[in-house]
Amino acid sequence: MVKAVVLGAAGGIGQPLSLLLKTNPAVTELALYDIVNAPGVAVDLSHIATPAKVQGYLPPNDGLKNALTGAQVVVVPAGVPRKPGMTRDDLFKINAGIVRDLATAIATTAPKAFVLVISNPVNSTVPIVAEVFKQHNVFDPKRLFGVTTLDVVRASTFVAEVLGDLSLSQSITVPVIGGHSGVTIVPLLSQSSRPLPENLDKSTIDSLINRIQFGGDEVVKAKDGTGSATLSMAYAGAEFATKIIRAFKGEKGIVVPSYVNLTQEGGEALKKELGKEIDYFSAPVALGPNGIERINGLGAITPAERVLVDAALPELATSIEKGVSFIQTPKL
Ligand SMILES: NC(=O)C1=CN([C@@H]2O[C@H](COP(=O)(O)OP(=O)(O)OC[C@H]3O[C@@H](n4cnc5c(N)ncnc54)[C@H](O)[C@@H]3O)[C@@H](O)[C@H]2O)C=CC1
Ligand SMILES: O=C([O-])CC(=O)C(=O)O
Repeated sequence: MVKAVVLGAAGGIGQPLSLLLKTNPAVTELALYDIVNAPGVAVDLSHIATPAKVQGYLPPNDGLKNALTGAQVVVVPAGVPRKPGMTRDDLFKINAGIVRDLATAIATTAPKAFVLVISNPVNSTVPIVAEVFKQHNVFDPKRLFGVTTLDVVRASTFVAEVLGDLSLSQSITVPVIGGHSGVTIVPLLSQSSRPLPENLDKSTIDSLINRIQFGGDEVVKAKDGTGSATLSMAYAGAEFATKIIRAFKGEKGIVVPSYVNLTQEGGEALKKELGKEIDYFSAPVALGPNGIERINGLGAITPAERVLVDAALPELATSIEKGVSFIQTPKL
């Protein structure tokens, strides 16, 4: 039995993500919570002939608490998206408070659930969730995940495009590490499951890296003021949630990149490799029934990739500190 909950389920990501979770036969219960429209989305999805029982919840009558009760997996795409000209960090002002309040509800109602954070800025919202859980003495770093899967999905797609054959995209995996914004997104092209041609020129590689790092901006610009990636994010979020659920149900050998707290198995070794005392980083993590079993290291990265990692660390550290101090020293 798996109960999955989507917080922000009526939004641009929330609706298609809920649809994809409803089509996952391993999900037996699906609770959809939003401050608007969730019951309608739930009734609509409930007509789909798959096992999950779907229920929608709004804030009145303890809706959030009821949605979360008994949850194993909680996915959080609640919050505002970017408009052209904004950075993800510009969303902090609004989304930090939304994520704090939802994290408080999870910590008090479903403290053992796997929490998958999509709301931006991910580099700060994940530390916010951790700090809230720490305040409630229920923090388990193995169960908290920043969802960076869209960066991994983009890397597969854009590498396949460079190789001139989109049909390859589903079999190409590229580890993407660091964080989830601009220069903190570090694709390790040298570790692509399908090597790039050795004679590929530097400008093609540089623009490929740049496109993966700024793929979010490409969508924000194309949507022209109406939001950011929703459909590709729903696909990525469902992919990631499915892996968490498969590992929870006992499947072995699942390794996926995710933005995680480093105070756990493999974290110290990774910090040494990074050469920086940093508490969060996106790296491939090995999953098991209790969440993260081990954080993997960087592997054999090239000198050029090392430059990218070094460029990511200062911005990451600032974003982490911003999230942590939002909870530890709230402004009056
Ligand atoms: N991690 C990633 O790779 C990605 C993250 N995002 C982020 O996901 C978030 C959501 O994006 P969209 O779905 O496009 O936005 P949206 O505005 O379409 O949907 C957000 C939903 O959250 C709901 N909401 C707001 N406050 C809430 C609260 N306190 N409790 C429950 N629900 C609440 C809204 O009612 C709305 O239905 C944004 O912060 C965006 O930046 C977007 C794409 C990729
Ligand atoms: O760019 C944004 O604001 C949304 C996002 O995180 C992405 O598409 O990667």
